[in-house]
Formats: sequence, C-alpha cells, structure tokens
Amino acid sequence: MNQLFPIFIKLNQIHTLLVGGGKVALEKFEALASNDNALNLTIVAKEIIPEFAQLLKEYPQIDLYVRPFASEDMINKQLVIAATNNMELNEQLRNLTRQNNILFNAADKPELCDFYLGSIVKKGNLKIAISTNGKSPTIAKRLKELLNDLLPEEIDETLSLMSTYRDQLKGDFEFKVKKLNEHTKDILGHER
Ligand SMILES: C[C@@]1(CC(=O)O)c2cc3[nH]c(cc4nc(cc5[nH]c(cc(n2)[C@H]1CCC(=O)O)[C@@](C)(CC(=O)O)[C@@H]5CCC(=O)O)C(CC(=O)O)=C4CCC(=O)O)c(CCC(=O)O)c3CC(=O)O
Ligand SMILES: NC(=O)C1=CN([C@@H]2O[C@H](COP(=O)(O)OP(=O)(O)OC[C@H]3O[C@@H](n4cnc5c(N)ncnc54)[C@H](O)[C@@H]3O)[C@@H](O)[C@H]2O)C=CC1
Repeated sequence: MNQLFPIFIKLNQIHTLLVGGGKVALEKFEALASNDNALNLTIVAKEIIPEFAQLLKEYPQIDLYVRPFASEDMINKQLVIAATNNMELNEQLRNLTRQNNILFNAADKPELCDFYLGSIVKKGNLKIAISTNGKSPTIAKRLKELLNDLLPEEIDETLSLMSTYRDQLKGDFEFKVKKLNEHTKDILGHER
C-alpha cells in the first residue's frame, strides 16, 4: 500500500531552497519551474554547471549563491530539496530541516525524505501527480506519457466551461452538487 498523501503546493507563496548545481539539481529545478515559473526559490551550490547557470538568467526573481551551503540558508524556507554528491551534507540538511520544521527531499535518497517528487501530467488546468511509492520512477514517467497521450486537449475547455456553469448556479451547496453531478454524468460516462 502507498501511504503517501499528495498535496498541491503554491510555489510562489512558499520559499524553497535547492542545494546543488549539477545535473540532478537542474532536473529538480526544471520539475519545479515547469509548474510555476514565478516560483520563490533560492539555490545554493558550491559549483554550478554552465547550462543551469544559463537557464537561471531567465528567472530574475531566483537567488543563486555559488558557495558552500551555510546553516543560515535555512532561514525563512519552508521546503528544502537537496541534490548534492555529498552524503554528509545530506545528513546535515536532514537534521537542520527537522530542527526547523522544514519539509525535506533529498534526490534519490528516499530514507532521508519527508516527501517525494511525483511524475506530473499537465493539461491546462488539469494536473495529475503520479507516485509509485518510490518503487519505480521510470514506470511513473511512462504512465505520465501514457496519460498525456490519452487525455484529450479539450479537457481544459471542459474545465473552463464547468467553472462558468458552477459560477452561474444559484442555490445551496447541496443543490449545486446535485446539478454538477447530473451535468457531468455523460461527460465522464458513468454514474456516481
Ligand atoms: C523516491 C523518489 C525520491 C525523490 O527523488 O523525490 C525517487 C528516488 C530514486 N530515483 C532514482 C532513479 C531515477 N529517477 C528517475 C526519475 C524520476 N524520479 C522521480 C521521483 C522519485 N525518485 C521519488 C519517487 C517517485 C515515485 O514514487 O515513483 C520523478 C518521478 C520526479 C522528479 O524527480 O521530478 C522523476 C520522473 C520525472 C518524469 O516524469 O519524467 C529516473 C528515470 C529518468 O530519469 O528517466 C531514474 C533512473 C531509473 C530508475 O531507477 O527507475 C533512484 C535510483 C538512483 C540510483 O540508482 O542510484 C532513486 C533512489 C531509490 O529508489 O532508492
Ligand atoms: N547524475 C545522475 O544521473 C544520478 C545522480 N544520482 C545522485 O544524485 C546526486 C547528485 O548528482 P549530480 O547532480 O549528477 O552530481 P554533481 O556532482 O554533478 O552535483 C553535485 C552538486 O552538489 C554541489 N555541492 C557539493 N557539496 C556542496 C556544499 N557543501 N554546498 C553546496 N553545494 C554543494 C556541487 O557543487 C554540485 O553542484 C548524487 O548523490 C548522485 O549520486 C543518482 C542517480 C543518478
């Protein structure tokens, strides 16, 4: 059984710290920024690969510090993602985040993580996050590709139309739920 609880985070409201500037850090950065390019992020890395530094020029709001991590970097952060090649540093980050009540992810180190990144299907306003409970990120990636192909582009139009319909509905909560369920019965092809 998978006991992980998925939540959808507003990356422009919280402040995230990414430690590391290599290939894996770049992958994690792309995973974050592809959801919200206005994200609130600080990056600290002893060294950064040129393609990562180049990409960051497109994000003037992101702070990049090319130097070793210092414990002060944790101040005012709510989420920390580590993508370093240094296990001692990973352990230090794990301990500091715990002391400061900050959620922690270390790329490819499940035993240190409070949360995992998921594979993400995106169609306009629709977003589906996939977890395999850490069993196979590759299968998560393949499922994402499959769902991306299966879901019609028009699904976003349907969401917008439903949103307008929902705003127009007058009545109490129960009435609205009934109406919305009736209206979508055929779209989804089955009854609730
Ligand atoms: C637990 C977790 C923790 C975390 O990192 O958050 C974790 C852990 C590990 N990943 C490893 C390897 C790979 N990870 C990927 C890819 C992704 N990994 C992601 C998430 C997660 N990876 C979390 C669980 C998610 C879940 O529940 O499924 C995705 C979904 C999201 C993202 O990272 O943005 C992203 C797909 C993005 C997309 O949709 O494209 C690929 C494939 C590739 O890159 O093509 C490989 C190589 C092939 C393979 O091993 O499958 C290893 C072994 C390292 C080693 O062998 O040394 C570990 C460690 C371990 O398993 O012990
Ligand atoms: N590259 C890959 O495909 C895979 C990598 N991994 C693991 O992911 C981790 C990162 O991988 P890569 O990005 O390839 O490594 P990398 O060696 O390219 O990058 C590590 C980054 O950590 C930074 N760093 C090290 N000590 C630091 C400190 N004290 N303060 C701030 N920054 C510091 C370095 O400057 C560098 O930017 C490693 O643990 C690796 O074993 C796991 C699976 C696959």
